[in-house]
Amino acid sequence: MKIALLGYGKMGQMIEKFATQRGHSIVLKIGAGEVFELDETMLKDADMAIDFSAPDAVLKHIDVCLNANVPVVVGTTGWYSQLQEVKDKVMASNNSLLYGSNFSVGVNLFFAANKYLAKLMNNYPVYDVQIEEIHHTQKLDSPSGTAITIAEGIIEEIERKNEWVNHLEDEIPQNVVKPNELLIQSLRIDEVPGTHTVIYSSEVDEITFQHTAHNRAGFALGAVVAAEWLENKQGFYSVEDVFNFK
Ligand SMILES: NC(=O)C1=CN([C@@H]2O[C@H](COP(=O)(O)OP(=O)(O)OC[C@H]3O[C@@H](n4cnc5c(N)ncnc54)[C@H](OP(=O)(O)O)[C@@H]3O)[C@@H](O)[C@H]2O)C=CC1
Ligand SMILES: O=C(O)C1=N[C@H](C(=O)O)C[C@H](O)C1
Repeated sequence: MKIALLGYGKMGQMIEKFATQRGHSIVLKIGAGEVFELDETMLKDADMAIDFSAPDAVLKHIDVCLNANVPVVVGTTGWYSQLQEVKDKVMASNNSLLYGSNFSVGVNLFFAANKYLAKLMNNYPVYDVQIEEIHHTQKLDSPSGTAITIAEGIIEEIERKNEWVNHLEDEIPQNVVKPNELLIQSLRIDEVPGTHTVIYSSEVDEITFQHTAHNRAGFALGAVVAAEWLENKQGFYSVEDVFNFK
């Protein structure tokens, strides 16, 4: 495939490495040096776009891809409040888009296991649950997209929780989180690639369930695999459709 990389930072550069190893070529890099503003003509040679840019750039990138009829894999996080609107546009344009808060195999296994554990925990109200996510200090969005997906999995299964709330580590006043709320605590530390922990605690014990990314390779390889999966498909998809752990 001829791939346009929308965003050529930490992720874009690693995706280039895996994509070329797997026989694809990179025909455009947005965010590399002076090339910053995407328009439709720039996508004329691309079979596929992969967006790992920034929350304030991604929606425009998606619009340009749809107008140019170029399928797009979206790894950028921080835009999910617009998800339904984007889905409607994709369906109306008969185009294709696949998004995911996290493309690594490990995290997608974690998502599936998280839902199973939450289903068991629904019957044990003595346990409260919270999520902690730790990322590098350059991260722009909070909570992480991955933490939002984990929270949605828990809220789907545990009747006593119906919305998530986000606080940074050092701004959680006592008793501010209501019983129906699922706390996502965000910490920003040095170069951490991404650590997500689900903590169930009762008066007598605690269960912690954790995924730690050692580096970004799993995310990058997963994004290329997702692009290969999306080729020749039409519609609106998520990374769950690629892994399909049921
Ligand atoms: N779904 C997943 O599996 C993963 C998702 N992510 C998400 O991917 C995104 C990118 O992460 P990462 O690579 O670490 O970030 P970086 O900051 O390292 O790279 C971002 C890239 O996007 C470019 N960019 C920023 N703003 C704009 C803009 N307005 N228009 C065009 N290009 C822009 C930057 O250019 P410049 O350097 O010139 O500013 C840079 O090339 C984040 O949203 C992150 O949360 C990250 C890892 C895994
Ligand atoms: O910004 C990052 O780095 C990451 N972002 C994604 C997220 O918001 O969940 C995925 C991964 O955790 C790394």
